[in-house]
Amino acid sequence: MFDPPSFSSSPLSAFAIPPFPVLLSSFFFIVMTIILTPYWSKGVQRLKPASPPPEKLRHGLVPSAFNEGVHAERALAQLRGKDQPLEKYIFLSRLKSDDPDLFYKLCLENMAEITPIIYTPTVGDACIKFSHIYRRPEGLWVSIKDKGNIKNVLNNWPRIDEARISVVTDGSRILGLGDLGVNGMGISIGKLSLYVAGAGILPQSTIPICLDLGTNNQAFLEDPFYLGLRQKRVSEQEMDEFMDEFMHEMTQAFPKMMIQFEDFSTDKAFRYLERYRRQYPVFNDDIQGTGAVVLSGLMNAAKLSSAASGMPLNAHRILFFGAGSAGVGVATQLQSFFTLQGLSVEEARRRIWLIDSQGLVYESRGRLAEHKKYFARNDYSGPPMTDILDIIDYVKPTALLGLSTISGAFTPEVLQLMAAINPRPIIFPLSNPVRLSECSFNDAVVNTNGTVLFASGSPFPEQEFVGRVLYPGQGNNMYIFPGLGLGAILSRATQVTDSMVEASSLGLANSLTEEEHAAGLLYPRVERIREISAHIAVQVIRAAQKANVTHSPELAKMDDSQLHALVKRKMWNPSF
Ligand SMILES: NC(=O)C1=CN([C@@H]2O[C@H](COP(=O)(O)OP(=O)(O)OC[C@H]3O[C@@H](n4cnc5c(N)ncnc54)[C@H](OP(=O)(O)O)[C@@H]3O)[C@@H](O)[C@H]2O)C=CC1
Ligand SMILES: CC(=O)C(=O)O
Ligand SMILES: [Mg+2]
Repeated sequence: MFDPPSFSSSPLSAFAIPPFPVLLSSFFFIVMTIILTPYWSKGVQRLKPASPPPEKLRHGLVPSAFNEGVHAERALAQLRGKDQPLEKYIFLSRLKSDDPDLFYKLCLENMAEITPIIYTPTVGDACIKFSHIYRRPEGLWVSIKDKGNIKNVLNNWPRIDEARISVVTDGSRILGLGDLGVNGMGISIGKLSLYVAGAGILPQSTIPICLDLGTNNQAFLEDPFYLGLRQKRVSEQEMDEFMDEFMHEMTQAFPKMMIQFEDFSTDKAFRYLERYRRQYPVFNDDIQGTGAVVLSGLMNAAKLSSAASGMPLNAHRILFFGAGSAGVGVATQLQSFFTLQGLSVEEARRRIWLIDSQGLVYESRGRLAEHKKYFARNDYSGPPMTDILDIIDYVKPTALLGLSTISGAFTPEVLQLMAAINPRPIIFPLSNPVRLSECSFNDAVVNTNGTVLFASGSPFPEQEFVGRVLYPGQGNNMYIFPGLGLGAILSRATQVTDSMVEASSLGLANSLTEEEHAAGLLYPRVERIREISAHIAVQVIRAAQKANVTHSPELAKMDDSQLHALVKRKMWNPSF
């Protein structure tokens, strides 16, 4: 060991003239102190002592010419070098676990390119193959075998105090792909990546959850790689008991948690939303998030169509092709909005027609599933009307919405008929993923002579038509849930009320810029998702305050601009 160097050991050394290097450094120190004192006193960030470099940048642990900016470009080049969307998905999934900052930086800077990989359509393929491409654990798995012991499973989550948002699926209806059992975990993961990228939710405060209650997917039950229980889905009663315990334990383990139900098959989607929505902060994305996003797109489409027809939104006639959780969820949201626009509840209900797999839904048709009864027509009692062309001819809809999972259902004849009865037909093929879309953007443009007002669930490329570029909208609940969730957790909402969902929809509708309006867009550009989410979150917080379901008195004292600034400050940003 060695002693620290000393200039002199003499007791008089303090008074001796120091050597030249010491004089020079003292002079330098005094000059720098005089120059920098005002900055220090103002606490200027860049003059604070630097924090130690992150582990990944410590000297010797990275190559000498390593540079973060170039590395981000390198990662993007690696991504683009992959041919298959699923390979890109696997690459990004790996990147997210190795280097979340870089993953989210790439997402934020390339939203339009990366969203279709981590979300629809590619996430659909990833879910189908989830048990085959599985690499490492991500998220929380709770199975029917854990019944009676769910508390202990939840308590195994490593960052229990930080948990704020969870997306929970039972895998029983993933996108339009049917029962995918525990492979549905991919959808919880994908939605939460969008929460982080789109609304700046802290990555470590998100928990993807997949409930394993069996699967009725026979091919999966026979697949040796399948990651779930080898049994058929449990009975309704057994699932209800499981869900009651799960929801109770979730709020015990994670008291600040907001829960998003995702891709439960339709009967369960309605049942569990109704069962828990007044007890816990929970919403169903397929029913409510979809309702909100479609209402928003329709409001903007109605403005554009009224330039040609002069028709207000509440005079529109909306025909739904598909009467499941999404179709009925959207119908409910539209009906509620029509009443705000001055229609009576009955008048609003009569603006809506549903088609299911048996054709037009009407009361005297026979036994109807519970969720279809409210919108069943009582003004038709003839023989079943099963042909979509006949139904369009009968209803004369101004808007045709597809939430059916039936690829290509909006044939050229359907599109041409819609164009024949409307100067600007509103056509939204909303089924996911893209291969289940009721029609493509190109078909819609060509068969309506470019007059269509279009939004689809999964993205389509823009089209050139007679020298103009036409842009498809993406009517996907991904525009809603990040901002809705952010607003709910910041306000510490005890419930997600209808008014909060509606506020998210109106917030989205009025967030288009002049440029976006001028380009004929129905939804804002996805690159602005953070801005949109902040705007939506403010509206959601205000609605939660009005509904008296918040635990955040300090937010109530802020004006809108202070609240908006706070929401933006709370957003996490990758530190790459
Ligand atoms: N864009 C977005 O943001 C969202 C899109 N979706 C998409 O919507 C689709 C439907 O979801 P969801 O409502 O939960 O699913 P469901 O399975 O509950 O609903 C499908 C509906 O389509 C009907 N249908 C099936 N086949 C036909 C047919 N040949 N002709 C007419 N109708 C038919 C069904 O009829 P029946 O009732 O008789 O079985 C049912 O009413 C999915 O593809 C999903 O990805 C969902 C949520 C959000
Ligand atoms: C987008 C979505 O939630 C769905 O297709 O189910
Ligand atoms: Mg969904």
